[in-house]
Amino acid sequence: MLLETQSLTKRYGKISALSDCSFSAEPGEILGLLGPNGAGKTTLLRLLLGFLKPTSGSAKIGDLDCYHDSVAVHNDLTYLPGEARLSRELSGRQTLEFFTRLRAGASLERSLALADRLKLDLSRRVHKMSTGMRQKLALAATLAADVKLVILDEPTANLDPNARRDVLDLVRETRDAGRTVLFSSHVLSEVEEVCDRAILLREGRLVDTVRIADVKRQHRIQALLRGQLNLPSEKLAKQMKIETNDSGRVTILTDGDLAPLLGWLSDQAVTELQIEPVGLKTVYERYHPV
Ligand SMILES: Nc1ncnc2c1ncn2[C@@H]1O[C@H](COP(=O)(O)OP(=O)(O)OP(=O)(O)O)[C@@H](O)[C@H]1O
Repeated sequence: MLLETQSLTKRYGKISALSDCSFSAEPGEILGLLGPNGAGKTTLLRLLLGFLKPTSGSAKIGDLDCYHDSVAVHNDLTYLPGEARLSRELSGRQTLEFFTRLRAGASLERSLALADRLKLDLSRRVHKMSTGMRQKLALAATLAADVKLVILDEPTANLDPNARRDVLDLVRETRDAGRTVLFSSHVLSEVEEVCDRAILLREGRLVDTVRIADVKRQHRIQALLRGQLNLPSEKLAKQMKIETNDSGRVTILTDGDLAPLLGWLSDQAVTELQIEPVGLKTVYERYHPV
């Protein structure tokens, strides 16, 4: 386990920003952090970074306590804040040089290569860069660090679709290099695309942990029947939930293999059929209805 929290709690007077939050992340895993505004994401990240003292509970990175050993913890992690503050007068290249000097063992070559991947003009001064360019610069500085844990707070906010793609590729490569990535985002589709698991926060509580491969396996099948529905075999019935209504509309939820299910349906008097992946959006909306 690289990262582990146990009953992590942060209260501000009567406000519980985070309550009893326990989760873990493995080396080489991308863990998504999801929740609407005010759910406690920033509080959780700030606790992991040791910027806040927990009211109770603990967070550990390796053997180090995030609050009590915060100086040592910072050698093991790199962090992209939601709004990175960069010195306005420096050029892109000078900014990367500055961040390289801050961190022992950091490599300027690596941050230059990352900036190149993100198609960034490093000769431009920060104050003449667009918001998206500054975001890319901060990402190049953050991802260049050779550390165990990478914390990214909404890394793709402000980026155009092509730049988003580049960033998601870099996040995957970071994971493939054996690092752990904590990835906070409001964009469910990209969490689904890049993360291995996601934790969902609601009003400061961790309400669900989702394995993305499981979510992708789940399908909802809607069918309209002319006659009666013939019951499936016992084996097939075990891997689905069927709901029917009086007008012959059938909704089936399954996380099993689709082939036998479609075989069974093909023997029924089906007049309409629609198959869709359940997706992270459906899981998210269970806790945060629109
Ligand atoms: N310093 C503080 N004092 C009092 N309450 C706070 C403080 N910081 C955060 N909170 C409260 O804690 C709760 C969680 O806030 P937090 O910033 O962690 O949410 P978030 O999930 O990051 O939201 P967003 O998506 O808007 O960034 C909110 O109700 C917020 O008002």
